[in-house]
Amino acid sequence: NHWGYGKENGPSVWHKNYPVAQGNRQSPIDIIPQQASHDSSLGPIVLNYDQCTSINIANNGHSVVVEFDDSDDRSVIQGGPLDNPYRLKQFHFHWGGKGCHGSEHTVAGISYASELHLVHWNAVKYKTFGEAAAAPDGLAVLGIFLDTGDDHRWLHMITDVLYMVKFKGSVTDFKGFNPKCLLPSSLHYWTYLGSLTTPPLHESVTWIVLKEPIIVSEKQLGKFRMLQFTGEEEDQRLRMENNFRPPQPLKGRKVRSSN
Ligand SMILES: C[C@@H](NC(=O)c1ccc(Cl)c(S(N)(=O)=O)c1)c1ccccc1O
Ligand SMILES: [Zn+2]
Repeated sequence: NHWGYGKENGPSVWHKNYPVAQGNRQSPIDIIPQQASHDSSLGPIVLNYDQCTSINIANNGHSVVVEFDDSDDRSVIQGGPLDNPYRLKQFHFHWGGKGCHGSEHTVAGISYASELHLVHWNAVKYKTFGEAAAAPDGLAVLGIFLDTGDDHRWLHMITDVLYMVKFKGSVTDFKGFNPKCLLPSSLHYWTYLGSLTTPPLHESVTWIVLKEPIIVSEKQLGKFRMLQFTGEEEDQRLRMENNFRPPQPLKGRKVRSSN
């Protein structure tokens, strides 16, 4: 049976089909700020998203994903721990159930309500996203925590269309969205070498996790929870929530902190 986030197919059994789940650089992790080493050689993160071209928004049965045209270096992340620019491919979210937590990374044991992942790939060294996703320096993911409070002034652009991708396998046009509007004011970050947090769990990700969360309302988060893991034709109606992997062993890795 296909992997998921349920009792029978969830994170605790992914290792059966994906043995790398028990590898030495798995994600997410619990980030302990006091144990992160401050590295003054770590420059700032630079995001060039202004020419970015979102294409569509889809329900892939695991999360809601906004895909981008990555046929050129239109929208890239660079700087920080990265040796070259990485191209934006997609972004998606992980979230919890009613009121409970749903981030993947935790900070000194504390989890947030949700976590946004902006997935980029090393198009300088690799020809395709798939090839990069299997290479140790192939991907760079910008992780942004979502905390609850007031409405986020731009997140409604996404939550307003979620009803159109309620069921697994649904997709709808979603053009002209610039994810720069989802960034917090500070780009201070923690960085470490890790993996995809979903199968196939390749150990190919340079993680860049922003310290400052963005604030979204419980109402906006609730709209994510009306999505379904299941397809329209399936008789089982499984509400899409708690689609997060818990923190994995650090296995001696160093977490570095920008200033
Ligand atoms: C759920 C979705 N996963 C990704 O697309 C994904 C890709 C790269 C990264 Cl780096 C991450 S993550 N969470 O580490 O940022 C997630 C998925 C996985 C497998 C098959 C279909 C499918 O849709
Ligand atoms: Zn993710």
